[in-house]
Amino acid sequence: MARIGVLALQGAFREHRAALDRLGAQVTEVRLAADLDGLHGLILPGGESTTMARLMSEYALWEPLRAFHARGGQLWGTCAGAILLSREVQGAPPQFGRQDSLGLLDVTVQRNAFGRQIDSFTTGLDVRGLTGAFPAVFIRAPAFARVGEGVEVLAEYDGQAVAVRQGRVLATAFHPELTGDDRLHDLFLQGCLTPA
Ligand SMILES: NC(=O)CC[C@H](N)C(=O)O
Repeated sequence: MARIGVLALQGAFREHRAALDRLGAQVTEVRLAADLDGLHGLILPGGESTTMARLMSEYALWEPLRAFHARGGQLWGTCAGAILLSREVQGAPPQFGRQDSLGLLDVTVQRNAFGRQIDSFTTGLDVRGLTGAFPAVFIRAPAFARVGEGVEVLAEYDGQAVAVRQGRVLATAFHPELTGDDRLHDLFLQGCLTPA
């Protein structure tokens, strides 16, 4: 059985937890470095990336998360979680300066690439590895504006990459945990149970 953590500092972690529960995974809410012990994979949920980054500093999680990746852990970031995984972040308000990120995914991510909260939308998306359109919920979603050589684009919307994978790191600009369609969670779980 896959043991999966959900970073539970802020944002939509309960919804991810519910999807993983439906699929029969063993789920841990991660707030401290020690919570990562023994996990196969970790989901970084959507929410507000600057707030989450601040809490990650307060809980001293930056290095433990990088170490989790280095020792073979699988990571999946959705929306704000995808921003946190990226190498470079654009679109943070100038007063905040450069936005910290984990740098585990060789992309430049553009925050709020599809407009404000009021511009939120759902669309049927073709995602590589899935059969049939996936209902993708975009809420102040980012886009992967630059995609590095080793990064595979799994889905595009309006000419922009919105789902990517690099080795053990998966990132989606949209929110699969809000749809009741658990196929992407299932794909992630399969990856967690397959040795890299
Ligand atoms: N739904 C979301 O996770 C939005 C992300 C948010 N726009 C950010 O930059 O952090």
